[in-house]
Amino acid sequence: MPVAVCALSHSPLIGFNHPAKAVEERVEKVFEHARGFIAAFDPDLVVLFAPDHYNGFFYDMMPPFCIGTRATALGDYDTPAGELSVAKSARTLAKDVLAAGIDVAVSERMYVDHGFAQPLQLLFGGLDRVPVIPVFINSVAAPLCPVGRVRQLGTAIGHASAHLDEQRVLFLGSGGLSHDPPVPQLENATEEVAARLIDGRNPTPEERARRQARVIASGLDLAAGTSSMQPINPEWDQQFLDVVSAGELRLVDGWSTEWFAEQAGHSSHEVRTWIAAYAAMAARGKYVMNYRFYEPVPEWVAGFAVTTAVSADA
Ligand SMILES: O=C(O)/C=C/c1cccc(O)c1O
Ligand SMILES: [Fe+2]
Repeated sequence: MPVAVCALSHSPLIGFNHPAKAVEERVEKVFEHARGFIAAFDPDLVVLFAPDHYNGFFYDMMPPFCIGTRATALGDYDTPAGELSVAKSARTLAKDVLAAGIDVAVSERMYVDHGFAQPLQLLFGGLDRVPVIPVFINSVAAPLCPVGRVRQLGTAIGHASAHLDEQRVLFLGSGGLSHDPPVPQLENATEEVAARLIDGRNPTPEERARRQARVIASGLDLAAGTSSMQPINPEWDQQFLDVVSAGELRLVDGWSTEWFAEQAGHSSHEVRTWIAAYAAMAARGKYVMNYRFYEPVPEWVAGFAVTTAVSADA
């Protein structure tokens, strides 16, 4: 039963902020390559690991992980809104992952944002083009679980995927790498912001527009060198890619959440989605990373990477 990985950064600023034309052209070619890889692999199931940014998950009930047995995208930053085509096997997967000792939450009404919607749009052309199991991994709302638990989640999902009816499973990771966009934190938040982080569902169109305008402007500031935001850290990003490429995933167990934030910004925790995707792949056997692209793109507030991997014996 063949398996494959595609892991990529997302940025809701793609299409809003424009880096140099050559950069946009390079990235479009990279997306074309990823689309070609996925089309050739022809998955009958995508297990999509992604974070949320206080659009679907809030502090009134913040699980470290959640498998959606149904899911709806909210359509932030002009990403598509609507139902994902969640595979029936999502329930079986959740049951098997729990049986393996990983305390994953389950949602029959999971709301997801650009973290899930953007890769589905860019790689498949829409939210409902392929059966998907959406797996939320908390990557912004402190306290975060130890990163080793994310690796174990990925491992459990990888093992469980071998027993599903679907034969060709693509593990898709969405997030990272180093970046520090202005996503608020509960610690030291004003009362008004804290209320939004605890239960900020259904913002008015004006509230959403204000938030998005602020983040879009932050990308332009970062590119112009006028930002107080933590810069992208290409060295850290390449080292992370080296670890994943070498299959040395157990190394992540020694990485603290503080170290991530210091080195690579608060949103670098989004590489948790990569760790889960690659750990799932590793659970199915040795893999080879057969494609690796990286470029820092400050306009998109992104250490921007796209990788794919196949089984070593494929
Ligand atoms: O949720 C937001 O408002 C912004 C999110 C963001 C910005 C830049 C890069 C990312 O990976 C993001 O998720
Ligand atoms: Fe993000």
